[in-house]
Amino acid sequence: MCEFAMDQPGSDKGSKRTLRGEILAVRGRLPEGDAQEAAARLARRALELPELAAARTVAAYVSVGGEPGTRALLDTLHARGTRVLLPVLLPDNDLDWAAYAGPDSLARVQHRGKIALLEPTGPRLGPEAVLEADTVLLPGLAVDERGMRLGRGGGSYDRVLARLERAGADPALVVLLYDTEVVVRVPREAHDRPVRAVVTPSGVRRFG
Ligand SMILES: Nc1nc2c(c(=O)[nH]1)N(C=O)[C@@H](CNc1ccc(C(=O)N[C@@H](CCC(=O)O)C(=O)O)cc1)CN2
Ligand SMILES: Nc1ncnc2c1ncn2[C@@H]1O[C@H](COP(=O)(O)OP(=O)(O)OP(=O)(O)O)[C@@H](O)[C@H]1O
Repeated sequence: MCEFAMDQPGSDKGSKRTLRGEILAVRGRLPEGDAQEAAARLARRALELPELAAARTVAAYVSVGGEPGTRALLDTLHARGTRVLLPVLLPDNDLDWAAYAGPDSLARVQHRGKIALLEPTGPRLGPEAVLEADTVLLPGLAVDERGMRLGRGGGSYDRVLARLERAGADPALVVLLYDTEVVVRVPREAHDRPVRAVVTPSGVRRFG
């Protein structure tokens, strides 16, 4: 815990940006071998979650760049017969969804000003499809002791969480991170909503 300086007072966009930069820089320095080992451990830990074992539909995402690897996890869920929904980024940063149908069903997509993503090529199910998820696996850069998550700053998952809340859907929200990204405080804005748990390569932590 805690090589990042994040206990600034207030909860403004500027301090989110600073923390994002620090975490992305650390991710960028992780050797490839360590990243692969972390991804394997992360998948094992995540698959121990009762929320994943019991889920019929899981909304997930395909890791890219320095993100903790999710490919092994996606393939195991898919092989088990769990329906896995993956996000498709829309021009306004909202997310559409399509079902994961194996590694050949992904395409590399370069959205303007963003890192290249791997998106599903199957039929688009619409932004409301996420309401069918029993569990939502969220990307992030950090989470704090309250379960407040720091994302990449597009607000895509803020929209997803607002949509779930409006619809009265209450899936298990689980963020996937590296151990060092579980911090004391993430700057919080009014629209931010907490997650239920974080999975890292060394285990699961649940929030009150
Ligand atoms: N693997 C993965 N898929 C995902 C997300 C994610 O965080 N990770 N998303 C999560 O929402 C959505 C896509 N949103 C994204 C938002 C920003 C950037 C990005 O590259 N941001 C730059 C900074 C851009 C800026 O400062 O304006 C960066 O992080 O370097 C990528 C994806 C849906 N799919
Ligand atoms: N429900 C919403 N609808 C539309 N825009 C929103 C919503 N919630 C947040 N936003 C906007 O999204 C932007 C990014 O928010 P924030 O910095 O909290 O992103 P994040 O949580 O780090 O990213 P993400 O949700 O993509 O992981 C902000 O400008 C915010 O106003």
